Amino acid sequence: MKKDLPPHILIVDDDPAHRLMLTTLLGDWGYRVDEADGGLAAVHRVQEQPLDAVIMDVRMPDLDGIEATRRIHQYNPALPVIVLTAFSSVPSAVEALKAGAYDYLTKPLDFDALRLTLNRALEYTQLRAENQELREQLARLRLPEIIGKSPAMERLVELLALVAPSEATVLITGESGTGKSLVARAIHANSRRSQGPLVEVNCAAIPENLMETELFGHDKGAFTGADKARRGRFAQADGGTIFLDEVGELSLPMQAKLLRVLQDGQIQRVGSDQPHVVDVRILAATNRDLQGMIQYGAFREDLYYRLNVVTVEVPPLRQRKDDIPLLVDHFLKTFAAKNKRTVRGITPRAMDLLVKYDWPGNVRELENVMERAVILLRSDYLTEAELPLHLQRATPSDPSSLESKATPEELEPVSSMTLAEMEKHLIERVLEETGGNKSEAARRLGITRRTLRLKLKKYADDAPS
Ligand SMILES: Nc1ncnc2c1ncn2[C@@H]1O[C@H](COP(=O)(O)OP(=O)(O)OP(=O)(O)O)[C@@H](O)[C@H]1O
Repeated sequence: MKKDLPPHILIVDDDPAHRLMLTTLLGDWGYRVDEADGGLAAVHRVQEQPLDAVIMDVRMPDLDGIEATRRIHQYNPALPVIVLTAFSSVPSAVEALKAGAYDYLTKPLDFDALRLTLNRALEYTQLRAENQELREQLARLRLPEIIGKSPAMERLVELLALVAPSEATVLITGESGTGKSLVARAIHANSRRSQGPLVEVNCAAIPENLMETELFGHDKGAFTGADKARRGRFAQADGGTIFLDEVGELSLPMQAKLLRVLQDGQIQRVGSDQPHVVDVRILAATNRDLQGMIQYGAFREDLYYRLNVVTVEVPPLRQRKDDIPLLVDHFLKTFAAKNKRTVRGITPRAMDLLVKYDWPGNVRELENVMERAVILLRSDYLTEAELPLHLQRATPSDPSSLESKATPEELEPVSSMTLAEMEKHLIERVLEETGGNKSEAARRLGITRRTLRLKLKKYADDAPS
C-alpha cells in the first residue's frame, strides 16, 4: 500500500451500471477506484499497476471471475480479491475460495458487509507487508553471538531489527551481565554505520578527572603534561557509533557536557574554544535505575530523555530460563575448545541445577560457572560435582539470601573473625554470587565500585605471595 495515498481498488464487472454504482460508493468511502469490464482486462490491470484490493463479479463473458481470480492469485498471491457471487450459488463461492479469493459476498450486495470485508482485506495486506518487511530485516540481522530462543529474546531481537537501522539514540537497560554490551554491538553491526568504528567507553572505569579529555580529547598545552594534542573517543567514533556503558556513573558536570553533544552534535576539546562537529550515533547502557536517580538529583532528566529515544530492555536470565540449556551448550563448546578439553555433554542432574538456579549475575555468572566447570572436569561429562557449592544447593525461590546457599558448617563461625575478616568474607561471597561482577557486587554491598576496587587491591596486596 502506498503510504499517504488512499488504497487503490479495482472493480471488475461487465455490467456498466453495476460498475458505476460500486465506483461511486467506493469513491464516497474515500478509496481510489479503477474499473475493468471483464476478467481478462482485470488480469492485465493487476500486471500493469500496483493495486491494494480487487472486487470481482463472477459471471462475465470473456473470462469468468473464478478463473480471473485464479490467474490474479498466481500472479500476486498477496493481493486480496473479493468475489461477488449470486445469492444461491454456493458452489461458485467455494470455487472462488479455492481459486485463492480472500473472501466472497453474495448479491444483492449488503454495503456494510462490503465495507467491513474490504477494510479487513486491506488491513491484511498491510499486516502482510509489515510482517514481510520485519522477516526480511530479521533475516538480514547479524547476531552471531546472541544466543537465545526464548520468547523474551525473540521479542528483543525483533526490536533490534527495527531499531538498528535507524539513527536513534538507544538506551539499553538491564541487570549486570544480561548482555547489554552484546546488544550494543549487534545494533552497531546492523546499522548503516557498521562499516564505521564502534567505540566502547566504560564510564565507570575512567577516573572522574580524566573523563572529559577521554571523551572529547585535548589540545596541545591544554594542561601541564599535555605535550601533544589528543583525539577523544567521540572523535574516534566519527562516522560510527559510540557506546557509553554504565552511563549512570557519569558525574553531573560530565552529564551536562554530554547533553550538549546530543543537542548540537558538536564537541569541544579541553583547552580549545573551537567546537568540532562530529557525526556519531550514541548508544548508552545502564544497570542503574536512572529514573530513581533523577528523583534524588543524581541524573539529569533532560539527558535521560535525550538518551532514551528508544529503550531496549534486556531481560534477566531468570526470566528466560528456556535459554539456559542453549547457553550452557554454547559455553561448554567455547570453553572446551579454549581449554583443549573433550566434553561430550552434561548430566541431567547438573543441567537441572543450572536451570533451577536464579542467576543474580545473569549470563556473565553462567559463563564464569561454565568456564570453571570445564577446567575442573574429571570425565568427559560435566556433572554437579564441577558446579560451585552454592549452586548445588540453590533453591529457585530464594536467590539472594546468603544462608540459603551455605549450610551452617560451611559458614565460618562469625565469633572467631575480626570485623575486617568478616568484611572480606562477605565481599568474597557477594562477588562469587554475582559471578565476579564488581558493579553489581558494589551495588549489593552498598559501596561504590571504587571502594570495592580499593578493598580488593588491599586483599591482593596483603595476600601471602
Ligand atoms: N545472549 C547471550 N548469548 C551469548 N553470550 C552472552 C549473552 N548475553 C551475555 N553473554 C555473555 O555474557 C557476558 C556478559 O555480557 P555483557 O558484558 O554484554 O553484559 P552487560 O549487561 O553489558 O554487563 P554490565 O552491566 O556488567 O556491563 C559476556 O561475556 C557476553 O558475551
